[in-house]
Amino acid sequence: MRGVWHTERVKSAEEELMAVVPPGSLMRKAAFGVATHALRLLAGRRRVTLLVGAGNNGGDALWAGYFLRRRGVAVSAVLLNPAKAHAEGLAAFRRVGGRIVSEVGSPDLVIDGIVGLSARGPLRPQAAALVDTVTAPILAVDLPSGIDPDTGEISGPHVKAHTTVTFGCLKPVHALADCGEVHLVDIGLRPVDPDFVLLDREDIAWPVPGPSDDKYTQGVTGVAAGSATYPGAAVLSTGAAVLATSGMVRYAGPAADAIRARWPETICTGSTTDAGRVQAWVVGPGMGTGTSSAEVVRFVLDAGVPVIADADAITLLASTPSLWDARDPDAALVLTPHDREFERLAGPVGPDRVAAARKAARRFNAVVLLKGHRTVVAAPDGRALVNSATSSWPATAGSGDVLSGIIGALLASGLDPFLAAGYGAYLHVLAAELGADGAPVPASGLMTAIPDAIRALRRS
Ligand SMILES: NC(=O)C1=CN([C@@H]2O[C@H](COP(=O)(O)OP(=O)(O)OC[C@H]3O[C@@H](n4cnc5c(N)ncnc54)[C@H](O)[C@@H]3O)[C@@H](O)[C@H]2O)[C@@H](O)CC1
Ligand SMILES: [K+]
Repeated sequence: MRGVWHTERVKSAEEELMAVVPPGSLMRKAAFGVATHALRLLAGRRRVTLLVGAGNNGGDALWAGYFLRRRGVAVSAVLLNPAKAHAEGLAAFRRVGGRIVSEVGSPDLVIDGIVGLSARGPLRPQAAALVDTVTAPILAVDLPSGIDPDTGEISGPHVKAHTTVTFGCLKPVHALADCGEVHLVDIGLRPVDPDFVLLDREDIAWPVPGPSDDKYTQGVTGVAAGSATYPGAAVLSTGAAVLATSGMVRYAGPAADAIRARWPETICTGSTTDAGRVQAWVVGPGMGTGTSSAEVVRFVLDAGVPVIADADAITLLASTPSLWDARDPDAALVLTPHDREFERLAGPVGPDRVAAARKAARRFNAVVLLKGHRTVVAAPDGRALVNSATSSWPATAGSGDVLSGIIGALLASGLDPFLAAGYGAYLHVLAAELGADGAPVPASGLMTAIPDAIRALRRS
């Protein structure tokens, strides 16, 4: 599990460290790391241009230029604000024959030291015009300039980095925006209590049956989804639950015939009221937003077991506040909105997706999984994680129905709802990757890749 820290906390950790190490040593460590990665990217080629802003980020770039010069690389620097360029860095760079130029030229690699942690807003016009002329791959120092360090928001011109070399710890921009390949250089910073985390394969302990488990003890998942118009959503959600863990899946709703035909192992009924006992409910996919669907939502919220509410169930919760009254306050609720559903429920997401999900999680006393290329999961107790898609293959119709079934099965197994949502998001991306294998994958293919994804997770 990799931690991510907001810039304010990184800066105070850096200040504490700077007080006890020789002056300038952190910057030189950081810059040496940048130079090492630059040499790797250059792979024997020899021309580098530095883009140097007015702060310490520019200082890092100049010191990296110094180390590269010492390795025989031809390094030029464009100073965006010559009067404010980092004095020691500039002197060192000049000492080893670094050239100051006014244009990018045609280098093999560009190093972006325009702005780092203290930046706010997009690139200013002069920097934007300069970046526009770059055709070489860009190595960003700390973060791609022009992207908000704390939210990853892109609101105008910014650097598109091939690689980002950052220092000490990850910041939100690295989890929430495209920074290319991200490399972390150890500068001795050891912050604690991250603001949020990124899940890695080795963090995921997928629930598997023990020697004494039977079909009931692994947790029975109930799925209330689908309609005469959208039986497919029910097939996908139920199928995902069948494949994800559960000893048994019960389906309740109008798509029972379609479910029986595709998933003969499920127990199907026409209504939630005669579905029998379950350990978690999935509610919402393709069910519609009519009065009978609202009654289904009311029923499952009152059932005293964890619920994952997706799609139409979220729309109903947003439009019918009285449904919340049915909720058993002790039973976990996971909400899985995309941005429009989130807006219906809690107002616009805004630029800070983690903060938005966290706020909604507290407000609704629910785990909120905010879908996106970077999916955010927040718990009412303040925990948050971000899961990045490795491609856009999961962005396909019906993909959310599959996710709901996976999370439902994990909830039924008794997993902490925050982890159930996080593991679900992770497995969903992995299943899309394996199902796609380089070509578009429909949601049904994503669903059938679930066993392969679980195997891959358990092998690693
Ligand atoms: N503090 C430390 O201990 C360390 C800091 N390091 C480097 O220092 C950086 C932070 O340096 P600073 O705090 O000096 O600030 P930055 O280098 O991030 O930039 C601040 C400067 O950029 C200008 N600026 C702000 N937004 C801008 C925009 N949108 N477009 C153009 N210019 C803009 C500001 O006027 C200010 O002069 C880190 O990102 C990292 O690269 C590293 O050397 C490691 C050690
Ligand atoms: K930068």
